[in-house]
Amino acid sequence: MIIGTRGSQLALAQTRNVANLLKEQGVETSIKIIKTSGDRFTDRPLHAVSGGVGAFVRELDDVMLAGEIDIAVHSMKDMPTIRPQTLPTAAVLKRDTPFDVLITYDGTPLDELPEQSIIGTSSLRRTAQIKRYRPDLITQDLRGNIDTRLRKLKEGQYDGILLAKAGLERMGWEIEGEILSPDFFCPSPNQGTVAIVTRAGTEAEAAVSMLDHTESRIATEIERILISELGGGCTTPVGSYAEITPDKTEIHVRAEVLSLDGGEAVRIDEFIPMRGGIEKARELGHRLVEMGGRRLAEEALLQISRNASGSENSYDY
Ligand SMILES: NCc1[nH]cc(CCC(=O)O)c1CC(=O)O
Repeated sequence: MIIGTRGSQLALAQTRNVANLLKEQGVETSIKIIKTSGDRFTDRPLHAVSGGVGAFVRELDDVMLAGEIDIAVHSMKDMPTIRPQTLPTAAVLKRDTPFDVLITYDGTPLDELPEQSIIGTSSLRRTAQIKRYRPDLITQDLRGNIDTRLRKLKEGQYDGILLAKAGLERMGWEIEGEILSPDFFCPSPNQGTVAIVTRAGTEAEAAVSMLDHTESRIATEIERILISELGGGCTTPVGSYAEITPDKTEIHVRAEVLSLDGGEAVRIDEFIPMRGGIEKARELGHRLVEMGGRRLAEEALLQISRNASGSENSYDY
């Protein structure tokens, strides 16, 4: 079976891990690197690339539908909500660390950074959250793969950068960083989770489904439901995080919508029962709308579309 992947170091690390997990199940695979348009246009912010991050996923879908690959490995947070029915997510892997991490040039923690320190991130959500938490800091766009971003920090272009902790973990890099609390930095929906796509009804689907982790599948689904009513194409600053309690009877849900400048935010933070959790998450999603979440999302979308065109349907840049 052939596993298709983007060529970034992170995508390759994730894919090699899946190849190993499948090998443990007695399934031999080979890896094929697919170059996507998102990888080609690395000079512009991702929300200005047609289709946003979702474009990476769609291009791998096309290659899979054409029969060139059997399995595709994705960072689940980059997957658009609406998926082709013939390409099921056969497995959601056990989640890695879902939180963001701040890596500073000289190890200074967030609360001690001097005013006007420059923080690099290309994520609208992280930008809004950092502006909300420390309005005195300056955010600057930072694109590129994780290795590129770390190089730019080392070169002194930024005082600190924000990344998903999971990315560092998967690369096996032991880099000192400050894990940011989901109380202030609610992660992107599905951050830290790898999902595997196959064609429906194939041998690959059966093999991959052995890797599915039920709790991670539930948590990631809840996260998507919480923000599904917001509209705004979901290109807006939105966080959503569901954590199943150790006794597995409840789910701690947090979700947040911010204005682009972080000046306004609405959030929910509740425990819901595991049983009937999907319905309860839908109710909370409605509540987020009523609290002003949809207005914030639509305003953000308008502001973004004034600056860029064509982005849609992906959560985090
Ligand atoms: N938006 C790009 C992206 N997609 C997934 C990850 C990290 C790994 C993950 O969250 O699964 C990253 C990098 C980042 O946000 O720092």
